[in-house]
Amino acid sequence: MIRRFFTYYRPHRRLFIIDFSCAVIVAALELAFPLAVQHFIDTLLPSGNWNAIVGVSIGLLLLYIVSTLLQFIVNYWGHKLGINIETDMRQELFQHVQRQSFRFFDNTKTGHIMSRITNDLFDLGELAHHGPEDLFIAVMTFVGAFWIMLTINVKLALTAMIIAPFLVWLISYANKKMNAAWKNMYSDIADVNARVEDSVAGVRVVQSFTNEEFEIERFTKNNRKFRLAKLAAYKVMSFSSSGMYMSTRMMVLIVLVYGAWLNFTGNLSHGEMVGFVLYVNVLFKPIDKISAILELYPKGMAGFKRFTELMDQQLDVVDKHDAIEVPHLRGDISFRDVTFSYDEHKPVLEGIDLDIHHGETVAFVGPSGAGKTTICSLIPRFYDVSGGGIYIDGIDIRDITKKSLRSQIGIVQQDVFLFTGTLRENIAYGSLGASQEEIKDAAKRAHLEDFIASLPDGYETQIGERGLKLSGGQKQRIAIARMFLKNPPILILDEATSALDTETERIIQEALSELAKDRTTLVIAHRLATIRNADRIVVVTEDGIAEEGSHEELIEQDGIFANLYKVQYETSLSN
Ligand SMILES: Nc1ncnc2c1ncn2[C@@H]1O[C@H](COP(=O)(O)OP(=O)(O)OP(=O)(O)O)[C@@H](O)[C@H]1O
Repeated sequence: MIRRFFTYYRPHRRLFIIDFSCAVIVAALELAFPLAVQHFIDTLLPSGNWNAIVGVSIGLLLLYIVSTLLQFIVNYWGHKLGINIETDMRQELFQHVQRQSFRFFDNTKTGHIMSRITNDLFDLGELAHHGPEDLFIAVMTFVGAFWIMLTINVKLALTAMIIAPFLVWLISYANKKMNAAWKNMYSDIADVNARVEDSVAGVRVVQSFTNEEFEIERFTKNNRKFRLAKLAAYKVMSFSSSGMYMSTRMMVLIVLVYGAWLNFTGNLSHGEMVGFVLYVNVLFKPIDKISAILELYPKGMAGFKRFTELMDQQLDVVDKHDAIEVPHLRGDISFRDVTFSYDEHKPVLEGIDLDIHHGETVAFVGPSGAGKTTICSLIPRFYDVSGGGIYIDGIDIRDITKKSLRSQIGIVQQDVFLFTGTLRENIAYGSLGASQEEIKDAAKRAHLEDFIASLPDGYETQIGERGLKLSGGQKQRIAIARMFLKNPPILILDEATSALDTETERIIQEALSELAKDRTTLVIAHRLATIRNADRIVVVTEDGIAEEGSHEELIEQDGIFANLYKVQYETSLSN
């Protein structure tokens, strides 16, 4: 894990070397100052040489200035290094999440993903900056100070170290406890995020059921759990920092008492005594640093572990190494003995054989949950088939790059997702490089022109989050305009016209009919009246494809479709 962490330093090697070298020089200077003070007291003071005192003081002043400048570099460039690494990791994680398949998003809460990309990485930057640098300097200062203390007085130095075993125990105990505590904290804040995301995204459902109190209660539970996890972490942290404080003060006390004794007995000069006490103070710094790392390391590493967990998540729909680009598909689609299941236990589709010809409009109907949407999701490889194969123009879709396959399939869903931005940007999402003229043409063909003309800002009108300011019909027409821009040979319309009033539906049907011209079109429909003109209707049931044929043929067959049609027709009459 640590080795993997260090690989993130590679692109910032230069920054690391500058920061690290400056930090080492600062630490070395820290070690030199007490020696100068000892020399001051033991040699310069008794000599009464004022010029030498002024000379040494100027020397010290210069060293302080150099040290201050170096500290600035360490602080600024060191943090820059940390921020760079944190940003790289965030970037890498976002790219990895973007490449994940639908299956990943089916199984992962949005709030958890958000948490990993934001919160979890906050402490990593600090760890990246302070971790290796502080640890190295702490060890170097500790060893250096202790070595100098040994040269001043061996007995006193060894006695001062009596508390060392306690310190070692404290460090390892706190490290273990804090690892667990921060891990819990991160997973609990991810739950809090998931809860917020759920209740904000679903606020209309919450309020329509007047379940605000229930949501608040659920949030309170998560929030309290997070509070307890954070408190537990701080409890261990407080225990360890108090323990550190106590042990370092004990060290001073031991040095003062034993040092005084050695001084009385003529084994330690005044200067050595002062120098020694100063070195004990130098020794505190690495101990303090280790205590800080002790806080930072488990925190950062808990975040890094969560980062690697997500980074190691296998991508399950990937391009083969020899996948081909297919810039112009005709749109002949064949399903050959296709089997598919979302999880291993329950197959949703079994033995599906189906041929859809270029330019044909095929409608899928059947009971809810039969697998109509699933069949259509397999064509753009949102999921890969578990058995059999799907071929477009005779090529297995697993042999085609995802990018070129998907760039030739357009999907209009009932729930149209609009991005925060302008109307123009939202239409242009269908083809990012589209010109203003092309956008206007697409809007016209999607029957959006009059609506856009009625807006004061026209194409530059801002659309609120998820397009809340637009009606369902307007959103659908934006989705259709996107498709005109994208201009794919294969089109999937997923219940695109349900939940609309008759007039809007007529306008959208017109736009869709134009869109479907010369394209292979798959329509998933519930209202059978809307698919009368389909070239073929495929009836999907839980047992697979039950019937196939034109509207008239299926009515004549008097099977499942004819029954469904009768029920819907009678219901619409009775309404
Ligand atoms: N992402 C998913 N993960 C696991 N199971 C799923 C997922 N999506 C659908 N299913 C299951 O697969 C089966 C087929 O669902 P699908 O959405 O394809 O049916 P459908 O015929 O389109 O239904 P509807 O007409 O209600 O939209 C259902 O039993 C459903 O519970």
